[in-house]
Amino acid sequence: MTDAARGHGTATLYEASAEAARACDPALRAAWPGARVAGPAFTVQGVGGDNLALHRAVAEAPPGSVLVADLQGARHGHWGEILAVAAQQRGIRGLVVEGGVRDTAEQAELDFPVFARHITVVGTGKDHPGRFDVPVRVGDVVVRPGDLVVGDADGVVVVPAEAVPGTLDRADARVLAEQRALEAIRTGTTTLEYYGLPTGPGA
Ligand SMILES: O=C([O-])CC(=O)C(=O)O
Ligand SMILES: [Mg+2]
Repeated sequence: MTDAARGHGTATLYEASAEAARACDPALRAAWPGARVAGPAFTVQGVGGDNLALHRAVAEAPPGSVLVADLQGARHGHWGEILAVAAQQRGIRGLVVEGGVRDTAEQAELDFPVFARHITVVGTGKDHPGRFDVPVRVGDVVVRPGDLVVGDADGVVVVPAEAVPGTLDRADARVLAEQRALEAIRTGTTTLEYYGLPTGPGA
């Protein structure tokens, strides 16, 4: 399956979205270096400190989706190697969680992308089933089922489903424009010249 964001990075998508995209709190970040995810959100409303909702979500979410879970920022390791392997078996692309995760070295080895507020060893209960396919809040952003969720080294961006086609087309154009800028800069043009920026105080 092709990359749901055409390979574009979060910064490009954010800028190209014409203010439709929302940037998650920067404290919500990749749990291991190099993690990247892009796909439609499968939303999970759970209870902090309990991960039954995540175990259920892995069994319910459609292949190609990204789990987006609100666990209220709880400092528990709600997700780890076992759930990552289970998710990969079901074709789930990754996890964005308002809460904590663990087993991050193992998940890097698996190449399973995870974005979380905390990394912590503390375990969880398995009592609350949670709810799926409802709007959830992660990183101070409301995510609706089917919104495009993209995470990379710069953070997590959410593009509302209806804004995705226009955002991706403008992102393509933006990358071409930046390639032209980089060519000029590499041959000695200053960024001030290229962008026509003022050159000094009072200019
Ligand atoms: O205990 C859990 O369910 C979370 C975890 O560490 C794993 O998935 O490996
Ligand atoms: Mg574990």
